[in-house]
Order: sequence, then structure tokens, then C-alpha cells
Amino acid sequence: MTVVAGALPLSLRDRWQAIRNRLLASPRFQHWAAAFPLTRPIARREATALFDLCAGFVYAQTLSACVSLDLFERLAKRPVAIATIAAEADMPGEAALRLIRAAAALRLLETDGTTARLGPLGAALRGNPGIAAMVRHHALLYRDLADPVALLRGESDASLAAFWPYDAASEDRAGTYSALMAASQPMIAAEILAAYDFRRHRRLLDLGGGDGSFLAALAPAAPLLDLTLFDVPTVAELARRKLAAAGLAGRSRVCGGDMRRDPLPRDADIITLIRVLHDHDDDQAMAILRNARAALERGATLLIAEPMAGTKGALSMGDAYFGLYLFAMGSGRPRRPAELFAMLSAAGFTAARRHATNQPMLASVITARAA
Ligand SMILES: CC(C)=CCC/C(C)=C/CC/C(C)=C/C=C/C(C)=C/C=C/C=C(C)/C=C/C=C(C)/C=C/C=C(C)/C=C/CC(C)(C)O
Ligand SMILES: C[S@@+](CC[C@H](N)C(=O)[O-])C[C@H]1O[C@@H](n2cnc3c(N)ncnc32)[C@H](O)[C@@H]1O
Repeated sequence: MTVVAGALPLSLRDRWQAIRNRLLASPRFQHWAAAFPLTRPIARREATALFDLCAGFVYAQTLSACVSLDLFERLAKRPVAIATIAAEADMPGEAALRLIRAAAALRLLETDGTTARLGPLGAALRGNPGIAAMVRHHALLYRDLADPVALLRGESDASLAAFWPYDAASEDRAGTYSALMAASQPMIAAEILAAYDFRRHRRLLDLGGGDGSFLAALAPAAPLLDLTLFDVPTVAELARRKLAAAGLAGRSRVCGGDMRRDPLPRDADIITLIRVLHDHDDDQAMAILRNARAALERGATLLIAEPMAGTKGALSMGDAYFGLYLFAMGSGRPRRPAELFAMLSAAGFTAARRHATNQPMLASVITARAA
């Protein structure tokens, strides 16, 4: 190791990285790598990756315009002339063509310059209505991120924080965020139900269960399971109505309160925390885990399902997307499975393990047993 005054000591790895980074920053090396046949594909891929980072906001706004104009639903029925889209969207034909060509370049649509058709990514988006709901919701996030450094310094007020008023959820506010969660819950529930068999349990308590969308999705997959939901009182009221409307009133029970400190129903043999822990800073997350542990008999199960940091194949989803999303929200962070294992152990759980999900970008699943 070399010690430089005022700087951290340099390891072998640091020195190798310094050489690599000098090379990558050199216009001569970049030019050579792009021209040499063996390195050309890598040079193009890396240049495109960097360009995509520069242009990400433009891509996202192209998608946002398509969602606002409901183009995916419109084009799912049949191809439509671009002139018709322009008239319906109240914009000049040239502008509509510009948007449709942009969306076609992003594989959201397809076009021959006169007619617009649904593209493969637009078709996939239709399969999960929660994605369009998130795209609409991103207007808030991107407003907060307009000056990211000011946000990180705490110099700007984030509107996202007001969108999630967990501690003071009026009926109106709770209804808005619960509707967003309900729209995206089917794709999450599909991942969890494919990863874990709930039929081995008798009574499930869904902590922070929202408006009951997860329980409604779970009910047919585990017909003998008794269902309990716990959420803040305003959301619990929404869940009561939703579960009754789904014909589950006889099979379910709903409780309102604060999952960090209020006593929880004690008769469950499995507690689920779905998209809940990552919302909370470490002390609050530990309070939730300890409260859950206190409600379980020894040997009972805790299941955590949420997007996790450090997820292979979905790294940008964790520390980049949810890292900044939750920062703007004002609490919580995406955690690595190893961090969750340590927290689970400190809260009195044992035998923590991961269960593979098909789309880890959407959710990873961990279970543990009450020790
Ligand atoms: C047969 C042919 C034509 C081809 C064969 C090739 C082939 C196999 C193609 C695959 C086709 C296919 C099955 C595609 C499937 C695509 C899927 C499943 C795409 C899913 C995309 C999901 C996305 C983009 C999800 C986005 C989710 C977001 C942005 C979630 C945000 C969540 C937030 C903000 C949550 C907030 C809650 C809080 C506060 C953090 O607790
Ligand atoms: C991100 S939502 C997830 C909802 C649902 N589990 C889902 O995946 O769709 C987090 C939920 O936790 C609830 N919540 C937040 N803080 C809470 C607290 N202290 N006590 C009870 N519920 C809480 C919220 O009201 C909200 O319904």
C-alpha cells in the first residue's frame, strides 16, 4: 500500500482501477477501441450505456406522453393513422409523428411513418396496469429530482414525502396512495405466490397490508387460510370495504393501529411484510420486526417481500431507483438480503433464507422463523 498525505491509502485494487479509469477516459483509447474489430462491440455497448444514462429522462418522458395519451390501449385494438392520433391529442401532425417515432425507437410502438402500431414493450406494459400507474406517479418523483443535489442536501421540499403521510393519513391521502399500491399489487402478488406456498399455514397476518389487494390475490391460492390485515386506521377502513366486496368478510379480520408499537393480533402462524420494511429507517424497521416477533409463537414464520438492493440482474432498481425514491420520500432505504438477515436475527428470528422470484426487479422474498 502507498500512503499519500491527506488521502486514503491506495490498495492494489485502487491502483489497477486508476490505470483502467485513465485508459477509459482517454479519447485516443476510446477511438482505438471503437475502431478495433475485437473491442468495437464493447466500445459501442459502453457508449450506448452512457448515452442511455444521459437520455433517461427523455425516454421516461416519451413513455409518460404515451401513457397520458392512452396510446397503448388505443393501439392494442388496431393500428391507427398518425394523423388521427394528432387530431385526437390536439397537437400538430408533425408533433405526433415526432412522439411516435421516439416511442418506436424505444420499442414502445412501431411505425412506418404514417400509421402507429403497438410495439413489444408497449404490449408488455399493458400486461401490468401497475406500470402505467407508476409512470403517472413519476411526475411527482421527477419534480423532486429536478435538482438532485438540492434534494440530497435537504435544501428542497420533496412533494413525494407528502404523498405518503403514514403518520397522519387522512382518508383522502390514504385513498390516493393505497390506490397506487393496489394498481401495482397484482404483479407483486404474482411473484410472491409463485415463490412461496402459503397453503402450509393456518392464519396469516398481513402487516401494512394496504387496502387488502394482496389478501384478495392470495385468498384463492390458499383457500383454507384465515386472513388478518393490519394497517393505519384510515387504510384499514379501506381494506374492510375491499375484502367485504371481494366476498372475504367471513374469512378475514381487519385491525387498525401503529405496527411499530401497538399490540398485534397474536394468533397468526405467518406474518407478511410486503413492500413495508424498506419504507422505514433502521430504528423503525427494527421496531416493526420486534413487534412482529412478539406476536408470533416460536417456530412461526415471517415473510418479507420487497425490492432489495444488490439484486443480481436488477442492480439499478435497488440502490439507484429505490435508493433515490425513498430518499425523496424522506424515510427508509432499499436493503441487501444480508442486512435484512442481520436485522431479523437481532429481532429474534432464525433460519432466514431467500426464496427465488421470477422477476427479482419487482420483489425478492425472504422468510425466517421466530426463534
Ligand atoms: C413470443 C415473442 C414475441 C417473444 C419471445 C421473447 C420473450 C420471452 C419475451 C418476453 C416477453 C415478456 C413475458 C415480457 C415481460 C415483461 C415484464 C414482466 C415486464 C415488467 C416490467 C415491470 C416494470 C417496468 C415495473 C416497474 C415498477 C416500478 C416503477 C415500481 C415502482 C414502485 C414504487 C415507487 C413503490 C412505492 C412503494 C414504497 C413507498 C417504496 O413502499
Ligand atoms: C408501500 S405500502 C404497501 C401496501 C401493501 N403491503 C402492498 O404491497 O401493496 C405500505 C403500507 O404500510 C402502511 N403503514 C405505514 N406505516 C404504518 C404503521 N406505522 N402502522 C401500520 N401501517 C403502516 C401504510 O399505510 C401502507 O398501507
